[in-house]
Amino acid sequence: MAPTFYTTAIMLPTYISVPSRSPLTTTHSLRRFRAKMSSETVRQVESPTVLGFGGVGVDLLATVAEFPKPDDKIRSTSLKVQGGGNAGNALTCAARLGLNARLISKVANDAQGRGILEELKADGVDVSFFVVSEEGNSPFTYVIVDNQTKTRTCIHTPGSPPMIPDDISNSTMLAALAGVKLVYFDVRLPDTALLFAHEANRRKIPILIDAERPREGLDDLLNLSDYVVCSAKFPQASC
Ligand SMILES: Nc1ncnc2c1ncn2[C@@H]1O[C@H](COP(=O)(O)OP(=O)(O)O)[C@@H](O)[C@H]1O
Ligand SMILES: O=P(O)(O)OC[C@@]1(O)O[C@H](CO)[C@@H](O)[C@@H]1O
Repeated sequence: MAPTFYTTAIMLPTYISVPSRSPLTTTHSLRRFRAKMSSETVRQVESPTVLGFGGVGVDLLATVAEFPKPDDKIRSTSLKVQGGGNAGNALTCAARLGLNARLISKVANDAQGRGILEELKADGVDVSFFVVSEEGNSPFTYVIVDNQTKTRTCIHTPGSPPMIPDDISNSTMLAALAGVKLVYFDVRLPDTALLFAHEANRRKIPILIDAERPREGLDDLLNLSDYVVCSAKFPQASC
């Protein structure tokens, strides 16, 4: 079956905001705790499980009034350090929408990697199938958010050592796919992603691809996919 294509109309996504913590009275705290308990119970019992496979990282986001020229020295209007990566963002979104979100990626056991895992866990994303390398570095991205042109420019340093198929045993892959109703790929870590896609296909689990732009492994994954989302420019460029 040919996959269904969905095109994102805008370049910058709208983020779902989560209310920041505020001081609460004991009664309020208790009520909030009970509400949280019951929504988590509902999520575990009723919500479908979505498995994501792909990129995570730490984003260092500097917002600027105007994009700098080479060798300029400018000041940011704000700075944020937070989890990013396409699959990380997508699965965080799924968890915040109430789905059971399970994510597979690779980080190193460094401060960034530990931070990435903690942030995902705090959002309710299941990270128990992550590969954590004792050596190397976790993925990291400088992001310049330009308020004038409304663009985000990313300078990405991939994680090292990269994910390889041997990082995940067959039994782990089968356990990660158990009970999954949809698998999402952002087309990063393509060799291992393809193994998951073939297994998902064998089990008739629908596959959703974010085809941001042409990259290694995209065609193979597209051949196995049921649904595709892509940037506004990508399908035009490939026609
Ligand atoms: N409008 C925005 N305001 C602030 N930060 C943004 C905005 N758009 C994107 N970003 C940041 O840039 C990163 C990369 O953006 P994008 O490529 O759109 O996301 P993704 O990695 O989910 O495909 C995001 O993880 C986010 O931290
Ligand atoms: O270099 P790639 O693999 O294309 O993209 C990596 C990356 O820059 O892309 C995301 C934005 O889409 C960032 O969150 C991430 O760090």
